[in-house]
Amino acid sequence: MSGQRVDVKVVMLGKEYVGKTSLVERYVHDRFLVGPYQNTIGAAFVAKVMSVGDRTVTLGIWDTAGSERYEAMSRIYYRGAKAAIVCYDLTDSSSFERAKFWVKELRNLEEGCQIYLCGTKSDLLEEDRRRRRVDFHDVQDYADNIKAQLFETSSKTGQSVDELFQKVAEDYVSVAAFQRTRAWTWARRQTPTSTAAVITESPLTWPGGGFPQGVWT
Ligand SMILES: Nc1nc2c(ncn2[C@@H]2O[C@H](COP(=O)(O)OP(=O)(O)OP(=O)(O)O)[C@@H](O)[C@H]2O)c(=O)[nH]1
Repeated sequence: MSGQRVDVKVVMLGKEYVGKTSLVERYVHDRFLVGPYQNTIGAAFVAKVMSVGDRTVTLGIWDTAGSERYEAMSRIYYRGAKAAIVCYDLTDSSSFERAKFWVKELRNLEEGCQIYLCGTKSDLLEEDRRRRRVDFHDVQDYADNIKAQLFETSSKTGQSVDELFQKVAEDYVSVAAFQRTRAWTWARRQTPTSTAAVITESPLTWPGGGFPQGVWT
């Protein structure tokens, strides 16, 4: 993987113990580690190559430490991120409050970053529905408000994990295509009599507050 170009910088954010590392482990290695919980220190990086249609997309995933002790460090890792997976534990309401904190930060400081809310450990609800502490509809309303996507996942069973990361990559491809078309149209307007226009592709920026109309799938 060394020297490979990363197309999309993705940052994992959320309170400690919500399951960020487990989510990345399930997605990248298709495994769920059992054993004593080990908190992340600082951050960990992993890259994953995937396909969207006939395109290859490389996600560069930064798994940050959830402990508030490392909060300042997490800020370093979300800088320049095109996508943030903001996690909360479906069985822990305080973790959702913490998720909102990260959303606020991203909205203020990293407005080009697309947000994906991820409720984790859904298998625990399969075992006992009464364990749910974060209401799906409340989060959906919140997600609509902030123009975020919402997923509920289980790293233990794998439920919706691939779908989440696939959506991140698909959105990247959609936005890239949209921006190419926009750049092409702009270049043609500048050179109406020319038969050819030279287009310099600008670095991909995701419009603040969500995607342009029409590119959502
Ligand atoms: N049942 C269940 N347990 C999970 C799931 N995901 C994570 N866990 C457990 O929750 C605990 C915390 O998981 P981690 O992935 O280490 O959490 P984290 O958010 O990376 O934690 P920090 O590194 O401290 O920020 C571990 O004991 C995991 O086994 C899940 O989907 N289902």
